[in-house]
Amino acid sequence: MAGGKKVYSFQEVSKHSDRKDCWLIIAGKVYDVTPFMEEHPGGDEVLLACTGKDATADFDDIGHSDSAKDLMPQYCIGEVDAATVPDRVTYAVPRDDDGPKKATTGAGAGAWATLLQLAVPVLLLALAFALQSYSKAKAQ
Ligand code: HEM
Repeated sequence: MAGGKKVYSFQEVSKHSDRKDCWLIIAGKVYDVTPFMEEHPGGDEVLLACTGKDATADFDDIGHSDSAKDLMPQYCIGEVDAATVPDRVTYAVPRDDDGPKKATTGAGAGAWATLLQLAVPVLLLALAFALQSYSKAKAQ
């Protein structure tokens, strides 16, 4: 904890993802950019979009000037505990495992559903035919 700066977990930093409470992680440091939201030349939307992840790559990709970098220390509130940062949170890919232990039975369940969708109308047709021939036979 060099320089008496606080160390935050990734989860803690991620909670501050609001226009009125916005924290960023850039190069292992935590920045509370809330007072800077309206002044940021790139707009507040990009800053908000960088919450809940390591924003280092996004920050670097812009090619921020030296004067931009000079502004940073005043917003720095501490460091992030590297062990708590996920490998790389860039864009959240929609998860397909939306329930516990669903993935293993997923394929089988899908096949059964298709089979049932085909089998039910066929069975109903067969039943209709059977009833028709039964009533015909009865009428004769
Ligand atoms: C403490 C953090 C940040 C500070 C102090 C900061 C500061 C600045 C400053 C001073 C500029 C004007 C251009 C320059 O001097 O380089 C700028 C532009 C910009 N920033 Fe940031 N920025 C921060 C974080 C971010 C982040 C995380 C993003 C995410 C992508 C971002 C995106 C942009 C964009 C898109 C522009 C506009 C570039 C342009 O119009 O050419 N900034 N920023």
